[in-house]
Amino acid sequence: MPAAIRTSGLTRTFHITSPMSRAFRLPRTPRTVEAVRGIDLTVEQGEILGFLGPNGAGKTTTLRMLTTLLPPTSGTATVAGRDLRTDPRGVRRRIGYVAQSGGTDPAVRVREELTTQARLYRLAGSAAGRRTRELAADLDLTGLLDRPCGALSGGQRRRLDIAMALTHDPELLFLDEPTTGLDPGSRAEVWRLVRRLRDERGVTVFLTTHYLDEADALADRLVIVADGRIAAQGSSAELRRDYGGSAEAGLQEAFLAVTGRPVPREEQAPVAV
Ligand SMILES: Nc1ncnc2c1ncn2[C@@H]1O[C@H](COP(=O)(O)OP(=O)(O)OP(=O)(O)O)[C@@H](O)[C@H]1O
Repeated sequence: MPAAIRTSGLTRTFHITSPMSRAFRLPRTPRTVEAVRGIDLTVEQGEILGFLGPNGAGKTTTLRMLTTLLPPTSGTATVAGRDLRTDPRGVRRRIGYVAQSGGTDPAVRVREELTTQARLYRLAGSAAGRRTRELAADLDLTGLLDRPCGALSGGQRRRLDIAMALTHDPELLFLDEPTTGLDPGSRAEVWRLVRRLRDERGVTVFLTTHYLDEADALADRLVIVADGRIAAQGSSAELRRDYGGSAEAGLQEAFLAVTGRPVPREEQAPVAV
């Protein structure tokens, strides 16, 4: 079975020219930021992969490259069986992406958002309506179809974001910090949904998160990035054993040992499972 994602030497460098140098007509010496420095990564089909790291480690930049939103500076990647550089449209057809900020308009009704999304994927008339009803039933949104998106709770809105990303039945789903800002009950609801998508539909899930408890509970395998490189990878138990000092150690200890940086306390929200 081919891997869902395979990257080799994936790299992204940004060159930044200070606006001050422009304003004062100073010589332009662009600063170089090596956001991602040669990532070799394999994600198996049907796997839930947790992509972790401190602020600025390169998580979002990697995710944006893998979803075709940002071209790599160098390196290669195959995503959902398609080459990222030569067939980005093929990649986009096979993946779903839920951005951290979501993508719904507060003034628009849930039904309209889902139907518009279906039309974007070239489903016409009754087929778009049918897909809307299917997704709503599947993601427990049927009772909310006539509500404006702005009237949904945080957890309901996240469910709608995920429903929209599933419109074209993707085999691979990218979630950027899917539970940031949600209360414990809504976080648990999103976790159950992600598990169900994998268990019942075989969807591969690539998720970035700041929450170690989320990574621990949800992901089959964790990849910790630091300074644009993969610093460690394995199951939660393996990381705790190999870096945390013992199998009883918390993921916090392992994360600290790998990255040299603790996860800020406010980012470790409790959750009811
Ligand atoms: N468009 C850009 N232009 C310049 N530098 C950028 C750009 N995007 C990201 N960077 C820099 O690249 C590095 C990695 O950023 P990235 O957003 O990928 O990190 P992250 O791990 O997602 O961080 P966070 O957890 O804070 O979201 C950072 O130093 C960031 O400032």
